[in-house]
Amino acid sequence: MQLYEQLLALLSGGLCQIDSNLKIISANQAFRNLVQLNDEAVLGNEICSFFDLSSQKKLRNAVNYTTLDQIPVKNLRLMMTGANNGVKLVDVSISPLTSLGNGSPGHMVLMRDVTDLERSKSAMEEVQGKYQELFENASELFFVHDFEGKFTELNRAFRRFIGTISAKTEEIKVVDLLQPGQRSSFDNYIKQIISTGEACGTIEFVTRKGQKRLVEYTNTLIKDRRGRSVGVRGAARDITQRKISEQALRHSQASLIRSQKMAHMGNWELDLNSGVMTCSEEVLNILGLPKGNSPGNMAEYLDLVHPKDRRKVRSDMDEALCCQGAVHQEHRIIRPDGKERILHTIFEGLKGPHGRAAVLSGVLQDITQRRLSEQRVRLLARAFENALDGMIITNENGVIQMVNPGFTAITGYSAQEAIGRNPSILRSNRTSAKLHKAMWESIQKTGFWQGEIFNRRKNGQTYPQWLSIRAIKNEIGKVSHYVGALHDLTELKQGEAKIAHQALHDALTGLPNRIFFNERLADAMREVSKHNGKLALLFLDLDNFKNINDSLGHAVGDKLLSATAERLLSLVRDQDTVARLGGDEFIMILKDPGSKDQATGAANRIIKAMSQPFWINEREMYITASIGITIYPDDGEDLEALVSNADMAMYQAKDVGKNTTRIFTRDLNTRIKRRMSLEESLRNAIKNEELEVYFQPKVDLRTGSMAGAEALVRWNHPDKGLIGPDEFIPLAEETGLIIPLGRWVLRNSCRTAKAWMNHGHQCMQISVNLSPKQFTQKDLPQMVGNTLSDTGLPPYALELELTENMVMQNVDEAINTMHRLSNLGIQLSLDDFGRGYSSLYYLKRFPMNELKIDRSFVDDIPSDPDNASIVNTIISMGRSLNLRVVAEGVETKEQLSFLKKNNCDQMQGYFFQAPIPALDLLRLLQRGKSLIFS
Ligand SMILES: Nc1nc2c(ncn2[C@@H]2O[C@H](COP(=O)(O)O[C@H]3[C@@H](O)[C@H](n4cnc5c(=O)[nH]c(N)nc54)O[C@@H]3COP(=O)(O)O)[C@@H](O)[C@H]2O)c(=O)[nH]1
Repeated sequence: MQLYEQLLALLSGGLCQIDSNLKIISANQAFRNLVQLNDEAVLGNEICSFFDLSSQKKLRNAVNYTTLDQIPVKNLRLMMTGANNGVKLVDVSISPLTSLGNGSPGHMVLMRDVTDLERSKSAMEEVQGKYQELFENASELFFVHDFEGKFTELNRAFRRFIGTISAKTEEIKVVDLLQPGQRSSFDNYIKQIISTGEACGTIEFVTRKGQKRLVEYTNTLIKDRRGRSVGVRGAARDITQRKISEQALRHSQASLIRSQKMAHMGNWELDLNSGVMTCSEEVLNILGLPKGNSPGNMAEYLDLVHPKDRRKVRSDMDEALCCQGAVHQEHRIIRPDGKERILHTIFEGLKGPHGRAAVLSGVLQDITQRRLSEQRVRLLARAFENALDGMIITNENGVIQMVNPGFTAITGYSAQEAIGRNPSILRSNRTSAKLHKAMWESIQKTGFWQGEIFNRRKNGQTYPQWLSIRAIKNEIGKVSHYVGALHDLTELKQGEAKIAHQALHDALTGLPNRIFFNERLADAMREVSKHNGKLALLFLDLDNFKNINDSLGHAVGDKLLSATAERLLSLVRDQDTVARLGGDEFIMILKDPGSKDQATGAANRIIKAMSQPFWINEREMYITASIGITIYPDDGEDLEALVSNADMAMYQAKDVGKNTTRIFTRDLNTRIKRRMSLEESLRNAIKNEELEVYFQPKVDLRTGSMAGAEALVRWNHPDKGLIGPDEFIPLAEETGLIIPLGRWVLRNSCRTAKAWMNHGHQCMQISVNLSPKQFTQKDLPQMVGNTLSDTGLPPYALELELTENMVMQNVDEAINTMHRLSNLGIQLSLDDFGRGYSSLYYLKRFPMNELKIDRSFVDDIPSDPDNASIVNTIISMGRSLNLRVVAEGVETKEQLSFLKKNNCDQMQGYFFQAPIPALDLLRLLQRGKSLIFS
């Protein structure tokens, strides 16, 4: 019994023994705890008293049943109310007692308190219910699947997602939702989740409707109570739309960046609270900043703004913030590389939630290129408007769309008159249809044509123009317009014609000049050759024209030349040519002149006509001419020979007394050849020491002694013997050889005179002739000075003889040269006096020491009263001008007496002594005799 008691005490459930009246006979401690009563209060009580009415009934029935059937009743759920600790739920098992010691039927009642268990169970059910509701109604896709991928649970959202609202979960597998290519990855997924306990990622499911949906999932492994992996629980979300939106956002962001780049447009925002500025990528490009160097605040941005624009930028920003509207403005920036750009900016102030300005937003666009383009367009428009050339723009059909004022100025058509018409309004019949065809062919082929054509102005006038036409193509390469530039060549052509005329004509007379003459002669030679004809060349030179020029002035001379040209033109036929070669030289081409005599006859008629008086400045003037004639092809087959021969013939005409004609002959040619060979020899004469200076004494008429000597050059030609200066000095003058020759004579003479001095003849003065060419040499005084110092001859012992004609060429220049010579201390003598045109006026101005009366006046004195009178006058004039007077060419005693009687100072002539070599003259000096009285 004690053992029984101990067993009862160990039971956690309440146990009591009841009798047939259901009264408690015994109860264990767990029962007493259950009802919170002690043994005395428990024992004897009917067990039903601890239960509610419904439970009492169930308990009685169960006891009855157990009693009858002797079968225990188990786990009868009853509500206990009689306990002191409130209502409790208990599971009651009743077992009949048949073996009780006292033999009375009774029952063992075992009670297990399930109040807490039931409570937590219902709480669990409640949670489960809620979970189920959540699970079922959640917008997320919830699911559970086993390791074969078979879904065991799917919430409504998932079912809807896959389009199987009514489908049973066991019919759906994960692989059914995958694309065929992805099914193999399912095994990997299961392996991963088993090994790591979780798997998350995105996967593309194909719904039952065939739609592809992207799903983001987070799955975890499900384990049972014993820790065995039994399946997978997951939550997924259909992110298809989000992905599309994200992609669309990315796309629109990329396209925004691209658009900003293309438009050179960027945007920025300035958070006014934080002062932080954020810029789009293109802003950096525009500002020339490297990536990541975006201006972080407004101050950094303003640093880039051109200093002159900063104030304006600030004030426009303020305005945008204050008016909350968009403010447009332009400003310049200076990029870090130093380049200046022009930006168009829109500022806009945005309000924050409290209605205060919170953000300043800016859109900026680089409009530098646009501004430059606009500038270019404006410039082009100005160029179009102001171009002197005519500009014309037509459409592709050649209909005029635009013309500029230059077009109107050239063509006479106003813009209104021209627009809408075809450029053919300008076409003239001077431009051939062939050229027009070629022009359009070129434009069609190359897109361009330029060339010279004749157009017609509105007034009907035809004019030459340089035309350039270019086809303009549009973006698809189709011709949309034609642009023409018209340059009026009228003035140019006139100018060219004028220049051509000037180039070929003599400005004074308007006659063909030498160039044109050469062309005409060549043409004429060709022409007459064709029919074996001839032509005559008449080379005309006015006689003594220089005298007229010098004495009456160049203006009169020019008029006389013009009048000569007119007269010559009046004397020749239309087919003939009159040209001026220069100076007083004219040349005429007479085509088919007939015989040589006829040509000479024509030349003589010209000579005669020329001798008729000219009226110049209402004054009658006379001039004669000399003409040389050559006949082509008889006297020369080439142009140069013909002209040169005519020239020579003309010189011969001069030689024989002027005012006449000479025809070229072979004999003349021979003489010319001799002259040419002479020239060649003369060139070598100085270096071959073939020249020698002779000296002719100048005698003092009062004392009869030798006062000086004139140096007269001679040429000891190796073949021809002694040649006089008359023959070679003019040749030397013509060829320029006179310069070295004259220098040689001067040096030689000075050296000789110095030698005489050294022999004690201190008063001997040497007179050296100067040629016209020598006299015009700028360095003449210097050359003379050098010669004196080189030879040691004192200046007073040298006299230079100039001729009247020489000094009258250019009087002022001559006076200047004479002064420079005179300043050296030498003396100057005016040679051949009386033959020239010098007047008393000039004589007074010349720094002269001596006058030499020309031999032609001395010749016939005293028998010729005129010459005697002239000589007398010259002597008196010389006296009054305080000049020494020397008479040259004195050959007779009578001449000597006359001159002596008339107080001539010195004389020179064969009467005393012909020119002799230097040594002979020294001997004469040394004899010391009077030359007059000996
Ligand atoms: N520029 C240079 N000209 C020179 C030079 N040497 C000579 N000449 C000039 O040549 C011309 C001819 O000279 P020339 O043949 O020597 O004749 C001179 C005398 O011989 C000649 N004369 C002298 N006295 C008489 C005479 O009584 N009767 C006569 N019929 N002739 C005479 O006169 C010539 C000198 O003339 P001018 O010079 O005018 O005093 C001649 O013009 C020379 O000047 C030279 O080196 N350079």
